[in-house]
Amino acid sequence: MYNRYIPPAKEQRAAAPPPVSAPAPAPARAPVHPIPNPVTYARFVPAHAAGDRVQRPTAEPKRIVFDDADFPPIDPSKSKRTDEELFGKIEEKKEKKSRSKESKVRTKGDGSVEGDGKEPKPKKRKDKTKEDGETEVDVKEPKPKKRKRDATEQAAPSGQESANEQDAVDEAPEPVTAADEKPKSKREKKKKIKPQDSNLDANAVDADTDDIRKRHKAVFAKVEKALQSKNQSQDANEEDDEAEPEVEHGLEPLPQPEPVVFDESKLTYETLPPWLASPVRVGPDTSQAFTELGIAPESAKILESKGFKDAFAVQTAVLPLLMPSPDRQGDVVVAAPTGSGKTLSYVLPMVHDISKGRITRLRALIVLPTRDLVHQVQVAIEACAAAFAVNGGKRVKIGTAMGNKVFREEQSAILAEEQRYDPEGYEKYLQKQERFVNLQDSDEEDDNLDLGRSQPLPYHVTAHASKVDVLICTPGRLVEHVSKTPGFTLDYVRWLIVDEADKLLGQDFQQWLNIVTDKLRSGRPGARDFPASNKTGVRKVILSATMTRDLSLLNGLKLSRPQLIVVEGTKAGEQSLPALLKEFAIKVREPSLKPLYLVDLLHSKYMVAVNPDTATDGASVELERSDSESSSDSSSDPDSDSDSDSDSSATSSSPAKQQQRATPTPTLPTTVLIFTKSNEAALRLSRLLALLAPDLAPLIGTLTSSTKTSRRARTLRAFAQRKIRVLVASDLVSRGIDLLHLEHVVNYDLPISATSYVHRVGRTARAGRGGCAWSLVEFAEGRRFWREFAGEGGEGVSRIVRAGKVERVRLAEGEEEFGEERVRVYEEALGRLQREAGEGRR
Ligand SMILES: Nc1ncnc2c1ncn2[C@@H]1O[C@H](COP(=O)(O)OP(=O)(O)OP(=O)(O)O)[C@@H](O)[C@H]1O
Repeated sequence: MYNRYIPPAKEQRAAAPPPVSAPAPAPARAPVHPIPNPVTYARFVPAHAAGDRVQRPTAEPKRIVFDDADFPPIDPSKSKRTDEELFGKIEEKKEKKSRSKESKVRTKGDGSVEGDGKEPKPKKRKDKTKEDGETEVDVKEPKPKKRKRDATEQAAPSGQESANEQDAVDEAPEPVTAADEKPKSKREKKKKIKPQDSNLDANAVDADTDDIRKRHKAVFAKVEKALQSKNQSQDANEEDDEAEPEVEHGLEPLPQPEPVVFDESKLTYETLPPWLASPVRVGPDTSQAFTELGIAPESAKILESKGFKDAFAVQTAVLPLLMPSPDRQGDVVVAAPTGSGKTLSYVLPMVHDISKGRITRLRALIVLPTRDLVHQVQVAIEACAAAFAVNGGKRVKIGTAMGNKVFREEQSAILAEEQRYDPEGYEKYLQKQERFVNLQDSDEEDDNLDLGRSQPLPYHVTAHASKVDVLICTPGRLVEHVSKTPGFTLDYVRWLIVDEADKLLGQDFQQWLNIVTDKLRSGRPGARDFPASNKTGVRKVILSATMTRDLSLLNGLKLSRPQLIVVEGTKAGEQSLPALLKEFAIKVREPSLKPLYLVDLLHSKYMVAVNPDTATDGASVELERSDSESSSDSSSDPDSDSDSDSDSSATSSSPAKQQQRATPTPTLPTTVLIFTKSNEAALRLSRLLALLAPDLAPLIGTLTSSTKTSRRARTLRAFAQRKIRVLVASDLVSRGIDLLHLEHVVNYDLPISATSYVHRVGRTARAGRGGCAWSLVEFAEGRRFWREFAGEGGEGVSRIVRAGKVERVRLAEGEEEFGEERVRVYEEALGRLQREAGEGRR
């Protein structure tokens, strides 16, 4: 095996003189330990660096190194290459001969026997090698050889000629380029030369030499030529070496991709459709006379008499969009704070439009989430209906569908049946009737089989006619009428109002929206024409104080060219509180005594009238029970809630009743709405309050979703009359309810969300009046309250927009010390509550 080739240092190569100065000795260097084609290392030369000068191979495979024994002896006579290899040996012989002659001359001089040519060859070669350091460098250095090849390639023209020339160049410097074949020549040489050394005479050798010289003269010439090329190549490579750092390393900057420019601008609502992203904004203090907004003076006068003198901000923005106009008209979405007057903003244009018609047909649907709101809106529309029933205007008829009556009653209230002579229609009716009987005997069903509510007279048909122009309803009951009430049609409806929309869209309510919007899409031609304008179709008005920006919810409404109206201060996506609302937080250090904190608040200096008109309302209230709170009433009402309980419990024999009688006239110069987390909590707290604060007991009422509707209405009426001044409620009334002159809202239990907080505290500070909101905050709730509701503890935590800040309030110094006596009374009251609950269950 051969030694691994180690290339010399660059400086050494540079220092080495060009081998062209000693062309002849090169073959003689063959005995030097031969180096087969060494492992060559790929040098990366970028294409552009190589240019048109040198086409370098970018990589060469590692050569396989063979052992001498791997090669069979080659017959020189059959191989041109062998002859050529022999050329080196012959040249060596020639040289030896000439030296021999010199030696003979020298022998003659110094008496040495060297001139016989019998001196061992290795020694002679060794001496030669030592003498010729130049050659040694040449042999060991592979790079020049490589470069010679490169230079040759460069010099070669092209095609076959070039290839031939390349062959010649490769073969010529045999000791280097044909190193792998060298061992064969060596053996042959030994074979041939040995007899020469021993047997052949000088003449025979000369004859051979001349013969071979002739044959290889051309080859020798090529060797010279190749060595010259090698010299040139080396020069060229030296130039390359100088340029090496630039060219060979290929470290010039690679083409880089364009740097990514990150968008650091803040996210906006531009992903929303333009109508949502760019709402129509209106200042909260904007006000305008109704007459300027298209309301007839006569109507405006009546409105004024009912307390509506000028239009509120939201009304000034919405009315022009909804009143009859030849301009572009589309659907309207309204986001305005609680108590800002959203109801009137749609009621006025709607009633104005319907009053222009003659025939009573179902023209408007108003969908609301609770019965209390249905009732409240009914009252508002009644007031406006009167205002537009002037100058020959139609008095708009209003109906409700909220499930507070049996279904048939509700059907009769909204739809009239009349007999019309129609023999053909009667025949069809009989066929239907027959099919109906057949269906009852089979498993078949036919939902379209509508026989009507009553049997028609012979040769007559039952026709249905709407009794109302406007139907105010809860979604579930509306769906029932659409699917089950014969003759109930939405074909003539041209107003769809969805109030408290985020609530209604967020819940399924029997898929009401899909069912209703489907029905509103079809209709008879001309049935939805607006009499006072050239428009046709359904106007949709969607409202909430906490309007959703959730497109997936809004899409269900199938709005047409909508516009969003925002009362300024209500930033997009945020919930705004009334400007005159003041908020307070009271820390509850001992949650188990929380009812005592409430009692202290109700008795505190803070429970005063907020608005001037209520301040004159007398500081004391007569100890008078409202009709709604009579015990007889509650006993007859199985669904009655505990406000009656609290009152009925004050029987003549009970100590509470005795205490109540002994208590001086209660003083509560204001009204309070207390929110609890559930119906049950409201009932319990109401009763507990009555026990802990007997002076307030006659003023306490309860409002829960389990309370019978009629009873709820009575309680609200009593509250409006200030007969009840403390109303304990669950979240039932947190939305939309307009409690006249309510001044204080107390969050006894914190609401479940910021939206719920906005609706709860929005029961006060309505319609430009002042109001206060109080929150009892337990230690464990502190973090959530201040972040989620009060908006403290970091920017963007709360989405609630408010004029001021939530203030921390201490009810009294040492408030946490309620005293043993008070705690004992409290525990007694709890015990009593438990007993009453047990009795109630039995
Ligand atoms: N132009 C007006 N002039 C005087 N009072 C008005 C006017 N418009 C509305 N109001 C009164 O303002 C109060 C609040 O109105 P409304 O109930 O419509 O508020 P809202 O915006 O619907 O509130 P919520 O979001 O809580 O339902 C009502 O008592 C209503 O009678």
